[in-house]
Amino acid sequence: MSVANLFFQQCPFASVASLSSLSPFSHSGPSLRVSVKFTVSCSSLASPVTVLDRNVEKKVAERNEIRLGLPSKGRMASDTLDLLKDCQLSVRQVNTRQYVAEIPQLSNLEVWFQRPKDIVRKLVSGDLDLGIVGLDTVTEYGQGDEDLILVHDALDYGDCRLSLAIPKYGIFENINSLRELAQMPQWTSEKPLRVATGFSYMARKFMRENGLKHVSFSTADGALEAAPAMGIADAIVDLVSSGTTLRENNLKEIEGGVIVESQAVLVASRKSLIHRKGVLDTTHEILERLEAHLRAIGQLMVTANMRGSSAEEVAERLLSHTSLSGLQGPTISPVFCKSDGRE
Ligand SMILES: Nc1ncnc2c1ncn2[C@@H]1O[C@H](COP(=O)(O)OP(=O)(O)OP(=O)(O)O)[C@@H](O)[C@H]1O
Ligand SMILES: O=P(O)(O)OC[C@H]1O[C@H](OP(=O)(O)OP(=O)(O)O)[C@H](O)[C@@H]1O
Repeated sequence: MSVANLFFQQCPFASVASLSSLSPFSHSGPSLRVSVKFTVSCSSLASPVTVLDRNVEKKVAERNEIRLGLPSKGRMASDTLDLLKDCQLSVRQVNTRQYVAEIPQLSNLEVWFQRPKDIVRKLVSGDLDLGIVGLDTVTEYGQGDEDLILVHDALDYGDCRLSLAIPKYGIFENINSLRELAQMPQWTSEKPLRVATGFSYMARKFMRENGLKHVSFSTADGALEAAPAMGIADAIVDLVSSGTTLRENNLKEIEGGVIVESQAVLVASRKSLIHRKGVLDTTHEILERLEAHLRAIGQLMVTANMRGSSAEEVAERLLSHTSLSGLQGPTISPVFCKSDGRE
């Protein structure tokens, strides 16, 4: 059985863990007062799990504490802390220049703040057990290492895509798909398509798999969109979210040119899950909280008092309104008045 399947067997996810809104209402009528609870569901979040499977036996370092890597700065940093806070997992950091912190709700766990790419590297080397980063980063720096397991692959923030983009002008003016790009006669072994990217592993793999034979790569740490205009590259492979940077640099995405759709994910080291004491339970705990929080987005639980002659009559009235009847129907319980002990 895979480790991820084991998680799901052990973890029947909580349905609704947080109450987003309380909205009492009343109804005047016969004597009985009952409290009515019902849930209204607007959306739920699927969470498929991907298991990268190969038997890699690596030494688990000699330490007892469990280590979770979180982005130290950049786009993912504050959203990651916000997500954990929403899951009632508060990260306690003594000061912002300190790279280690704790989450009081998770015993024996150390949080290490690291750059996203280093989180992936340290998961692979066994210096971290768990991490939260973008899927793009795991794929690029994990390079298919099957010790990395995506425990949750849709944390619902950090959305972007890794895309191939080309100029809107010149020889690319009428090129609108990857197939058309691959078929351009210009690319030869002497004069390959020059691609600038910070994602060489994924870009190379993508080009190979899509039949672009004559390609050369250059790399840079930022402002890649300037490379075509500077004459350094013909195309770029970079992250896109709003598309503004591409537009402002006269570049366009093309059909079939998306390499990966990314968002924040929770990653674990397989060897840690299997060999390090407590990692499986801690992962289970984090996963349950994440799932409960993500599933609760868009769901409401409403508690209200209603008058009625019986619980059945109140239920009937509620069930006749589809917008009030909730997922499975209302939960109804009697209210016992303090003054005379009557319902
Ligand atoms: N428009 C975007 N551009 C870049 N990254 C984005 C964007 N939208 C979401 N992301 C996510 O944020 C992550 C990058 O964050 P950021 O660039 O701040 O950190 P970084 O990896 O440390 O970058 P660098 O080391 O290049 O400074 C990406 O890996 C991606 O998952
Ligand atoms: O589609 P958009 O919303 O315009 O976002 C895409 C841009 O954001 C990122 O750059 P970032 O701002 O991180 O700066 P960088 O170029 O220094 O990496 C990415 O590398 C793109 O350049």
